[in-house]
Amino acid sequence: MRTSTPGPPPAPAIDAIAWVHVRDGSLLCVRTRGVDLFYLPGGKREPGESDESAVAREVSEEVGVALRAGTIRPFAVVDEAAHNYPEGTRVRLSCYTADHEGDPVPANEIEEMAWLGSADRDRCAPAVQRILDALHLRGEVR
Ligand SMILES: Nc1nc2c([nH]c(=O)n2[C@H]2C[C@H](O)[C@@H](COP(=O)(O)OP(=O)(O)OP(=O)(O)O)O2)c(=O)[nH]1
Repeated sequence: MRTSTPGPPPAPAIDAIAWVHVRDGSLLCVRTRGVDLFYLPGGKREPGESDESAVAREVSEEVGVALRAGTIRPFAVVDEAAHNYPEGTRVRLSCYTADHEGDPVPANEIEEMAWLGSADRDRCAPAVQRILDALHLRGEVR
């Protein structure tokens, strides 16, 4: 008997966390070496890691600032097409706001850091475009 297979199972979504940080009407974004679009600072959790620890670790690795424990708050969860992955791959990006200490500067694998507004949306990965649009509608980002 032949069974029909509808094709390969969908790729599991990438589950990641990110920091949403606005200053003077612009959103902090980073571009990793060799990648063409901007992301929010963030990345995947390590096994067993809480979202708060993961976002603090990734932000420290990528832009060298310390997030203040106790100020990390959920902002939005975005489900979007993952950039730089095979067609159809989704990213589930849990985004947080948080107060920080220090001045963000590009570190480690980050080639470029930028403060972006809605006019820059084409330079951003789809998940970042969604956050930019939401912040612009709320009047928080230019
Ligand atoms: N941080 C972040 N990742 C995003 C965004 N949009 C988007 O598609 N992604 C995808 C592409 C990234 O490769 C992935 C996040 O995981 P990552 O690869 O940065 O993870 P990581 O820092 O833990 O690095 P690694 O262990 O894979 O080397 O999610 C975004 O706005 N921010």
